[in-house]
Amino acid sequence: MIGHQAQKLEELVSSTAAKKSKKTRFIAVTSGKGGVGKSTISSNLAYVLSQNGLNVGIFDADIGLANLDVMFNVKIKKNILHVLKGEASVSDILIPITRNLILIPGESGDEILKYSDKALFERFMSEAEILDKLDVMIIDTGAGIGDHIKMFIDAADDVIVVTVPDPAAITDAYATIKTIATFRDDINLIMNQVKSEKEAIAVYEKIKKVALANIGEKLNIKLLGKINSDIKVSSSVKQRALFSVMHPGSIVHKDILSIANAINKNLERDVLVMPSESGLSGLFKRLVKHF
Ligand SMILES: Nc1ncnc2c1ncn2[C@@H]1O[C@H](COP(=O)(O)OP(=O)(O)OP(=O)(O)O)[C@@H](O)[C@H]1O
Repeated sequence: MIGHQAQKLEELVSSTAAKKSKKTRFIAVTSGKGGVGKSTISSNLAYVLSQNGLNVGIFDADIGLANLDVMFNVKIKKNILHVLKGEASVSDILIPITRNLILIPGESGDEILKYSDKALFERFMSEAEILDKLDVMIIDTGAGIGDHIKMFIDAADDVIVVTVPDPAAITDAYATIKTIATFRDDINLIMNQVKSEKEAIAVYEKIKKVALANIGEKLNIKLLGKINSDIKVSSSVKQRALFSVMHPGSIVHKDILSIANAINKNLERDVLVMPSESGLSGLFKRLVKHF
């Protein structure tokens, strides 16, 4: 049974890879603790990347606690749960946010937990060709490190761990990094709600030092960027608007822009370096390992 599923997925990989000319970059955004700004960052980052001219998808994979519809102030009729139940196709549930940004809505109730992770992947991925035109797909995972989150993180091209500089959040971020390090060496960090770049670098250096000493020298933890603590962020969230739209002159918008630029640079470099392993076909290949 497992072999058959793997074979089906492999067939899907080769047919999708053959048809595809463009590579989609999958970026998983995760955190140790909840409430550190993962969804706020994912949504503003997706928006800014799309404004840079990229075709962007954002997948609300925060199973059971999906809230990106609130971030983008859109009404959702059907979501990933309907796809899992066979009541909708992936294309039925896509919500256009801007001309080149689409939301793939998640489920905020707990019914989705009845469906196995395997079913989620099979049904979703079997229709994922529709997402071929995307340059980037941001996957907003839940907090913590449950099995489905691990699968997303393992399969993604890049993983971003978001944390804030309070000790409890740092401890949880470190625990998440330790788990991720059991299956991948490259981890990006975003320090959210800091007072300054200096504070972000100081916390990052501390995490890196402990991680290298205890997890291993092979681990490559990079500071992707920081976002200042700013009331404009929380007030935008309350108004169901993106701070990058509401406050384009703010430091926090500049912070997101510089994170988007760093991602853009990675996109250009890695597409040149290893085209066969990036994008949708690469994601499929990595997912196949789990079946
Ligand atoms: N840089 C910031 N400055 C001020 N407030 C912020 C900042 N980033 C996030 N917040 C606030 O923190 C709260 C939590 O943010 P968000 O919902 O994005 O976190 P999360 O990690 O996605 O949470 P969950 O795990 O529950 O999905 C929100 O009210 C948001 O406005």
